[in-house]
Amino acid sequence: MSTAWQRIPLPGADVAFAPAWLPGAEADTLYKVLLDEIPWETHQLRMFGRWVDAPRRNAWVGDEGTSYRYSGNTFAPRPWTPALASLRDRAAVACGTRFNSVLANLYRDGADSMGWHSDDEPELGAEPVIASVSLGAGRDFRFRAKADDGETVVLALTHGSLLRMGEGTQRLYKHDLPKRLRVKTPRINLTFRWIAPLS
Ligand SMILES: O=C(O)CCC(=O)C(=O)O
Ligand SMILES: [Fe+2]
Repeated sequence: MSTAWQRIPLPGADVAFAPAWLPGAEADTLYKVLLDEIPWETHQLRMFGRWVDAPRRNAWVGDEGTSYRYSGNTFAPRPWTPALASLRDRAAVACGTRFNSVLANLYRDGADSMGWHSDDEPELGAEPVIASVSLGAGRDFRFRAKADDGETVVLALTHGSLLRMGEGTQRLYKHDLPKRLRVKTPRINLTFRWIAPLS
């Protein structure tokens, strides 16, 4: 495991990338285990007043009480699997924080995607630290400032990599995962989060 961080130059945001975070053989095994072990489902999104299938598969996993509201839905958490719990703890150490939930994303091929958004729901708190682990096919991930139509920063998220999105990232920037039709194989992404229990 190599947490050699590269800083991503985004003014006002603390973003760092560790491309070879997981050793290759371990990343290969985790990819297979998680593909099999995570209870993948198709979530529905509210789009222009209609419910549509999200262009990917998902699972919301977390501690009890970490319900997550997202795009017109409320998800109750699925329980931690052994592989996810172990990865959560290692990502927390690497990122210097704690996590109690993870949104797992499965992009079946390059036609699956995620649109522009910030992870800025109230239950994530004002300045969340989010850890994003990538397994499988490499995909481009993009940042764009919310304030203006400034340049888009593209980051290639590789097999076994860890992206740490810290202070300022969600407040100042949006991100997306665009379609890449030349990609023919799946990618798993895990975004570990801390959800404040709402009282
Ligand atoms: O798949 C990715 O790398 C991005 C996922 C993401 O932005 C999210 O789950 O909020
Ligand atoms: Fe996100």
